[in-house]
Amino acid sequence: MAKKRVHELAKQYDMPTSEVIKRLNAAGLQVKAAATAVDEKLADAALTGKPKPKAIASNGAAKKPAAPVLQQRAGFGHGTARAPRAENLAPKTPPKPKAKPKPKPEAGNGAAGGPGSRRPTRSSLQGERAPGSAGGVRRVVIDSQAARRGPGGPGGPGGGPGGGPPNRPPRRRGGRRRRGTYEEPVAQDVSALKPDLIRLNSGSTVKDVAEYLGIGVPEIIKKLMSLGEMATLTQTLSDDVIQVIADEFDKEIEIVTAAEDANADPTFEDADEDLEPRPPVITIMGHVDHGKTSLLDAIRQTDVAAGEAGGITQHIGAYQVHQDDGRVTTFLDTPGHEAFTAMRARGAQATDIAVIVVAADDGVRPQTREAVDHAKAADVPIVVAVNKVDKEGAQPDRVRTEMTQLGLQPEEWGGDTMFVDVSAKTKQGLEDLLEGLQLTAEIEELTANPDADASGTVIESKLDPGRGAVVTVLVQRGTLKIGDAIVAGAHWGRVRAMSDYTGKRVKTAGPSEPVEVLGFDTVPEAGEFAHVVENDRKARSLAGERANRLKLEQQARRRGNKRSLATIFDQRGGLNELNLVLKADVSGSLEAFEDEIAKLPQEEVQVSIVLAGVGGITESDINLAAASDAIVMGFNVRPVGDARQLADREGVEIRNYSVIYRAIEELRDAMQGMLAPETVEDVVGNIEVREIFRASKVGTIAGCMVTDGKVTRGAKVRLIRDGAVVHDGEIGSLRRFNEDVREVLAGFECGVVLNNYSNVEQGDTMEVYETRQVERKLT
Ligand SMILES: Nc1nc2c(ncn2[C@@H]2O[C@H](COP(=O)(O)OP(=O)(O)OP(=O)(O)O)[C@@H](O)[C@H]2O)c(=O)[nH]1
Repeated sequence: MAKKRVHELAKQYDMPTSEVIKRLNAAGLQVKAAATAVDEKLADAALTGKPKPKAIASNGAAKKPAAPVLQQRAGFGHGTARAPRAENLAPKTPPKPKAKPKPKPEAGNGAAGGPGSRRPTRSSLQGERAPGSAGGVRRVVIDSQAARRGPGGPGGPGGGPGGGPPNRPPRRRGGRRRRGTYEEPVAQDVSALKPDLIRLNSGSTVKDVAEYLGIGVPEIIKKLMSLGEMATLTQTLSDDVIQVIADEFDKEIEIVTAAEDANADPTFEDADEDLEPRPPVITIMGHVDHGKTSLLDAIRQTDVAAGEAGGITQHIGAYQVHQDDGRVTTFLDTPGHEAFTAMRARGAQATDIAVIVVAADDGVRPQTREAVDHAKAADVPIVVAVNKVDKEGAQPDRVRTEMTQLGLQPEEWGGDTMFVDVSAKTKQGLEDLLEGLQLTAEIEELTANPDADASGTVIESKLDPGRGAVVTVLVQRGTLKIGDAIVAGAHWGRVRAMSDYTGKRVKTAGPSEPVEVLGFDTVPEAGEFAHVVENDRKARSLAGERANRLKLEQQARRRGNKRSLATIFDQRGGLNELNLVLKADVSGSLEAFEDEIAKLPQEEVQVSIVLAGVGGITESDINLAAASDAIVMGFNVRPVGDARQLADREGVEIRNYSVIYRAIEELRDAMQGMLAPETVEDVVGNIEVREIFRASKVGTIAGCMVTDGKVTRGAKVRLIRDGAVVHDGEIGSLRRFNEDVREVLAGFECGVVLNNYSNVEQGDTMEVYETRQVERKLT
């Protein structure tokens, strides 16, 4: 009896999986998951409305419900004998996946880019015939120098802006790098869609801007002067200023940073026959305390390979689990704290499948929602692990209902999302979860070309005093080898040594393998795209070029923060500035730190990060902080060498933190302290003018009745006539029966003389008020 899985049927009949499940269930087939295998003929009848084959039609009764596929295939069904894995779980040799259709250029994506959206970045892509590759297969290499030149654009100065039209394909949602599917980069040419768009590097100089906008340098300088900015020919300009100038000259520009160029998806073209299945890369996300760490730990213990080796101590922020049928799953560790949102989001980008952990005794919580958003934004399939089902009060169905409200409907309820009940404590359901992940991976047809030059993503990096830069790279395409020349952003190296997640030395690392790499010259940022190039020279020059651009960008940013924001946008007047030198132990924390700072309201107090780096607080950090009047904030790092003494001498404040929120709280307080206090007004009384007396010495005396509150000498008053305020001033003298008094209360009469105002009339009223200064809160 030929069987087909639900997801295959969905493809075959061009129907959503949920619809297929619904129809099959309606026909009595009791389907629970996308991977459930059903009889082909029965399915055909159910999906096309043809008469049912005999098995069902004869008595109209549904067949005995099939066990859910996880149970059926892996032998987890109630009372089901565990079936031999080899024949039940997957074909021994997984079929080669069919090539996916090449996507059409996403015009909208590439061109307009609304406010805040990232326009596609590009680097020049030159087709080369890959040595030894099948005829007609093109390998695409990145040559960012050519990109900077760009067709038609003027040859930019070293590190200058790119000239011609961008030809990088639009970034796919979530930046997933699976396999190259773009054919002709030119097809994505943004200039074809927006012919007037000019691409400029962030950190461009006055000369660059003039050249690329096609406007004379004197005109640009004149314009800058009119905006209050004195600039020389070679001075770098901040993005804000470049944008203002472009607007002034009515030019449409796109400002691209070095990081964007370096991290933009590369274009690789792999022939279908070169693609091989690869392990899925999984990220576990979820609310604090819902059991992410416990689950990762529990899953780690199911690693048979590590088990044979006598258990492992995990060395890097990722590990692999080898199931006893030989299949492998890669897990990325992501910290659970909210401040690490940025890392988690990136985790999802290097990720094929996101597992969202929800505690069955707690249900959906804020970070669950956030995790779902990240996974959706990264366009990765989601598997929900309903954890802690061992606990009393566990309500797995409540979790399902709540997740449905977030748009994740369980397969067993006719939706598309796989839910697996697990307990990290008792290990219940872990095999089901691994199984489910592998099934999801099968549906995704995850493949990569293992024979290409390696490329991947930096997962974590740190500076080790003994070993130098220690960088964990998740290989996503090709095979990384000892001796390879590698570039990641502005950092390069020659792979000197590699070790796997168990700490074992390895010579190669293939697709979906996380490895710790030694040999980088400096520490790249987590999330940076790493790729192997022909040789050291190329690697060094690419990295150097990016470093140059970053330096110019930083210069421009500093200028922008210090001057242009204060002058060009001087409507902000009275702008205060808080300068910071940030140091953290790992790049992920640093980035989370920066992201949190960026979230602080900076309308009145501007936080400028003059330096953000990984590693201990050094003397040069202190010198920089002293020169820029900055505070040094360290996250999990301490002053090294004589940095502390130097800070004391220079009067530089060093603040150390181990929890990001604490640092942010203090920063908020500091910013609050820099806010000008607010003047608050309290009305303390009202008086009515009943009579007017003129006295030659003191002028007009208003004979008044205090109608409520009180009036005091020297108080502020607003004189109101016919509902309008005619004067706002002060009481000069306050008398009762010709006696000067300090205060008169409600119900009493008094004589009032206003300072510098004599035009008081009978029937006027006065509102007596006091002002006080209150500290402002950052809103
Ligand atoms: N009974 C029970 N307790 C669990 C289970 N999983 C985790 N816990 C407990 O729940 C608590 C939180 O678990 P963690 O693994 O630290 O949760 P987390 O989501 O990693 O937490 P953060 O790292 O703070 O985000 C710990 O006390 C665990 O022992 C489970 O399946 N059953």
